[in-house]
Amino acid sequence: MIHLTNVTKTFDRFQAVRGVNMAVQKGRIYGLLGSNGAGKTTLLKMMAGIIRPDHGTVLIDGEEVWENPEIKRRILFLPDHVYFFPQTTIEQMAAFYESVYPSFHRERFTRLQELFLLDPRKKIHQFSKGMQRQAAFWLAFSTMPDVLVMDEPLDGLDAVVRQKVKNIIIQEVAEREMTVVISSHNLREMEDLCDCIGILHEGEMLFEKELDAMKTDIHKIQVAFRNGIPKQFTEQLDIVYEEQRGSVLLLIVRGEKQEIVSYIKPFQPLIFDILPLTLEEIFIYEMGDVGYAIENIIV
Ligand SMILES: Nc1ncnc2c1ncn2[C@@H]1O[C@H](COP(=O)(O)OP(=O)(O)OP(=O)(O)O)[C@@H](O)[C@H]1O
Repeated sequence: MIHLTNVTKTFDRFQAVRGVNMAVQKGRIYGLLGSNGAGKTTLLKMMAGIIRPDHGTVLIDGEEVWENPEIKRRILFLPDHVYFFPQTTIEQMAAFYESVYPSFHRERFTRLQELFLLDPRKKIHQFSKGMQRQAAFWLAFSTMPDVLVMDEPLDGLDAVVRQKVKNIIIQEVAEREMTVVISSHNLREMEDLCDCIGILHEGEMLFEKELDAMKTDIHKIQVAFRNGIPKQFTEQLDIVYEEQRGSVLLLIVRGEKQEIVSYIKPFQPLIFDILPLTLEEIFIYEMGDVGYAIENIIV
């Protein structure tokens, strides 16, 4: 669905995005993580056709996004600072969206009022910041885009609204295969929402992986043996991290769970636990290899 190939963007000789390749399949939710200044906004704006890459291609369904009105009608970009025309109401903004996006769904707009509980006839600038963000979501979800690109959209929303918004995103993806790209500083926030995570660092894509595969491929193991650790025990294991705590050996091991269990059982351990890792733990171990400070993306 979305394909970025070798995308680069330079501002005044500063390379904000460098040779990024990225693919998002239809009906998936892609979480773009990275610290301040990593290049997330720049990348998302190129994806939405708002700024033009210096090099590389940004394609949606095989077509260049830049200056392509047909494609742009199918994409909705929710910026980190939401913008509305001065002195307008939500109702007036809805009429504008309706005139621009053929997919705008009037009935859905009316139905969503029950969720957002905002007065559509009130001037938007009179709402609080969080309420204005809610208004932007209300309009975005009423537009029913094929591709929803969002720049740190959950910042400034209270916990109840965050959950409502997440639920609508998940529902839209499940029901009509909307494709979502969402940027965030916060790994924990993305954990229950995204299918795939990419980490952007200093303009480059440092790491990209499917969450399910990530969770099933790595395990925390605690083992202890009656007469110490057998000599060849760790030889056949793909060990990411190893620590001895008294007589207990703690291992972080890559591999298929059943295969690991079948390998360890014949050594007849006295204690043997195999546990899943939290996403945060997986990142700490995986990113340790490339020297990325995970604290940057856990707020
Ligand atoms: N219009 C511009 N002119 C000059 N430099 C820019 C421009 N837009 C972005 N940059 C620079 O490009 C880099 C990446 O910025 P970008 O806004 O894409 O990062 P980000 O990952 O979204 O950061 P944050 O999480 O802080 O919002 C930064 O160093 C920024 O100063």
